[in-house]
Amino acid sequence: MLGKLNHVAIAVPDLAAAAATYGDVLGAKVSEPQPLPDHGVTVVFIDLGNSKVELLEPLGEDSPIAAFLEKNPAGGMHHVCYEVADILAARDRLVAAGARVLGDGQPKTGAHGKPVLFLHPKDFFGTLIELEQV
Ligand SMILES: CC[C@H](C(=O)O)C(=O)SCCNC(=O)CCNC(=O)[C@H](O)C(C)(C)COP(=O)(O)OP(=O)(O)OC[C@H]1O[C@@H](n2cnc3c(N)ncnc32)[C@H](O)[C@@H]1OP(=O)(O)O
Ligand SMILES: [Co+2]
Repeated sequence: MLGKLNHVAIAVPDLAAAAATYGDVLGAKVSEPQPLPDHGVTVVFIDLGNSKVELLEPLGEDSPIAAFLEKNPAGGMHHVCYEVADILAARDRLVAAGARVLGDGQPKTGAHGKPVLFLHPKDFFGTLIELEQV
């Protein structure tokens, strides 16, 4: 069911500072900031060629990463995103296996304009998983 690693996400308290560090210190290719109000985050993508890093900063009230940053004020690894060919088939298989799909279980449109779902970190060894249909 699982395809490639699409991205690893890092929650940060200051997106501009984190993007500058990746660009200037690490010499990475850094995107413009992309506000995603439906997801409560602003994102910057770091293009690594074979995969991506997604830097996340809270946006608006009730951001899903606010509590995470309260516990990890300097920032930290937030989720991994795996590609799947059929997100509804993947969801149904995971639910049948007892995994918790977050939200209402319906895919939302993610940063790449593709359907995404999130899986509860407690069901996957303390790691929040995002699935993206490609
Ligand atoms: C889709 C747009 C973009 C893209 O790539 O296209 C993005 O990636 S947006 C990314 C941001 N969106 C989300 O994270 C959506 C899914 N997340 C959630 O629904 C919540 O954040 C959730 C359910 C993971 C946690 O929310 P909750 O309110 O339950 O927070 P708690 O602090 O109470 O956490 C409960 C429990 O889980 C542990 N936890 C929380 N977040 C993480 C994490 N990222 N990785 C590992 N573990 C996590 C937290 O520490 C608590 O554990 P406990 O032992 O009870 O302390
Ligand atoms: Co993501």
